[in-house]
Amino acid sequence: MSLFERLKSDATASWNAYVNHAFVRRLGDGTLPMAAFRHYLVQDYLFLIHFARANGLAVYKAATLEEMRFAHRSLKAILDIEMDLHVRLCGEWGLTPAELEKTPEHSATMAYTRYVLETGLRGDLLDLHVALAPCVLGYAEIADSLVELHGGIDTDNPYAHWISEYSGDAYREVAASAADALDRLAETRMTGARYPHLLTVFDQATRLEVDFWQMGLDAAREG
Ligand SMILES: Cc1ncc(CO)c(N)n1
Repeated sequence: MSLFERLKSDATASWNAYVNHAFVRRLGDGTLPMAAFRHYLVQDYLFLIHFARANGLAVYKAATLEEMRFAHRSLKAILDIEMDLHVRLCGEWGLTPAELEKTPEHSATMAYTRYVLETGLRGDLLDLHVALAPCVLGYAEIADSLVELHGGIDTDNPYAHWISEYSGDAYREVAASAADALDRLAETRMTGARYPHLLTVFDQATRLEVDFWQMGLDAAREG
């Protein structure tokens, strides 16, 4: 069993709360209030800035050139590919990247991103990759299961862009190589004694993903 599969099955309650969150279900059937999605996407842009930093930290924490190249590719994928979606969609709402960057961070954004960075600063590359795993692997799984559930991408769904970005080949490749990287790191760094802490990190990061979806839904309720 891959390390990702093992962590997921030991954190089932949190994982299910994340991948089956009401935000996800309503994104999938197109009933998510646009205010919730907008709030989420702007915060997600801020999230990605710090996620890029976390991958920069992974470059620094790398012990081999292969690990360094992997972290560098992930960093580039965030800056050059994933953030483009946010810039494009936010641009349609009249928001420029400069305005996005100036938006105040919500505490859910701050909590999640700083938790990942702190975990990586305190621990080694395996701790850091376990903290990053719910993000990359979770979004790929979520988008894939939405496509499967709805038998493809409904172009009338206002969130079709989001679903197609995260279910597309480029993102699927990023996710597959993240799962691989986790297994390669585990080969040299995993011990039985480390596992309980790694599971705590994975579970905590997953619960912070749940809070991130909830932040989006709550914004629509307040607005
Ligand atoms: C909160 C969050 N988790 C995961 C991803 C996937 O990169 C994202 N963009 N945002």
